[in-house]
Amino acid sequence: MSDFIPGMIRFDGQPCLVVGGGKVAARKIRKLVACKAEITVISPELHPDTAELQHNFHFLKRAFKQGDTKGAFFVVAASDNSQINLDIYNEAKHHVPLYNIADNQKHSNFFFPAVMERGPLKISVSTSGASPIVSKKIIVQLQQLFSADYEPFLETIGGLRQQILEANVPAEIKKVLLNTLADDKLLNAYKKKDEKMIESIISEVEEQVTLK
Ligand SMILES: C[C@@]1(CC(=O)O)c2cc3[nH]c(cc4nc(cc5[nH]c(cc(n2)[C@H]1CCC(=O)O)[C@@](C)(CC(=O)O)[C@@H]5CCC(=O)O)C(CC(=O)O)=C4CCC(=O)O)c(CCC(=O)O)c3CC(=O)O
Ligand SMILES: NC(=O)C1=CN([C@@H]2O[C@H](COP(=O)(O)OP(=O)(O)OC[C@H]3O[C@@H](n4cnc5c(N)ncnc54)[C@H](O)[C@@H]3O)[C@@H](O)[C@H]2O)C=CC1
Repeated sequence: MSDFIPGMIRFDGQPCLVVGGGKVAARKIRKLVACKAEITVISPELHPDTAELQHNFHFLKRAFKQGDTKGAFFVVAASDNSQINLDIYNEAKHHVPLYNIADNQKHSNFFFPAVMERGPLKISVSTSGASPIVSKKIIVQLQQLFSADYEPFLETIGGLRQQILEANVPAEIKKVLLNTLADDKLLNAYKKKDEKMIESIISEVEEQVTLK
């Protein structure tokens, strides 16, 4: 039994509020910047890690006050004052869809997992709060398991998959083609940087897609 559903949330353009400008805030802001969230940071001070991201967020140089969470889609309470973080939680829980209270997981309905990315491939790891350090270590193991070749491999597949789905060919052929793309043969060609093999697999698929 678990209280969580791991998921992918689209954050682009969503109003997000981060309270606090320390090291933890910087780590969370970096992730929000990467997914193009509309970020506001409220903090009397900015740590250098947060200050270096400043051109990516609206900055209100002051302490949190009641009403600040209004209109936010996501709130991160990352001040070093547990009472302030509790006040943020007590306000956010009534009307903010998602909130992360950095010093109190029981008060959070959103956790940041540790993440490994290879372009479109995103592997996220959570220990449900048991040990963020273990999550970080598992990510390092995954980085060794999934080489950088996954990025061009998946980008190629992604483009071809759209062509296949839109093509005027029978469903059975689409199924075969989608399986061909996902096959280890293409991945291994990327791993070996075998351009000729990559080209040949791609053009084989493209030819079939254009068949009427
Ligand atoms: C529940 C969760 C909620 C959330 O923050 O989303 C949470 C909560 C808390 N973390 C605490 C401490 C630390 N967190 C880290 C590191 C990370 N924490 C992250 C996620 C999460 N942390 C979520 C669960 C993730 C999971 O289930 O595995 C990572 C994975 C992702 C990220 O932060 O983006 C990132 C590593 C990845 C990276 O660096 O990429 C380190 C180590 C370090 O800083 O190197 C320490 C110090 C060591 C220690 O305490 O173990 C404390 C105590 C605070 C206090 O002392 O008061 C709480 C509060 C509590 O447990 O109640
Ligand atoms: N969830 C996580 O991943 C982790 C959470 N933590 C917790 O996160 C919190 C922040 O940790 P750090 O960034 O290391 O602390 P920090 O001391 O570097 O930063 C705290 C920030 O909060 C700001 N602040 C203080 N009072 C405020 C107020 N009233 N309104 C707005 N901002 C205010 C300060 O100006 C400062 O910028 C702590 O409670 C810590 O226990 C710590 C490690 C990891």
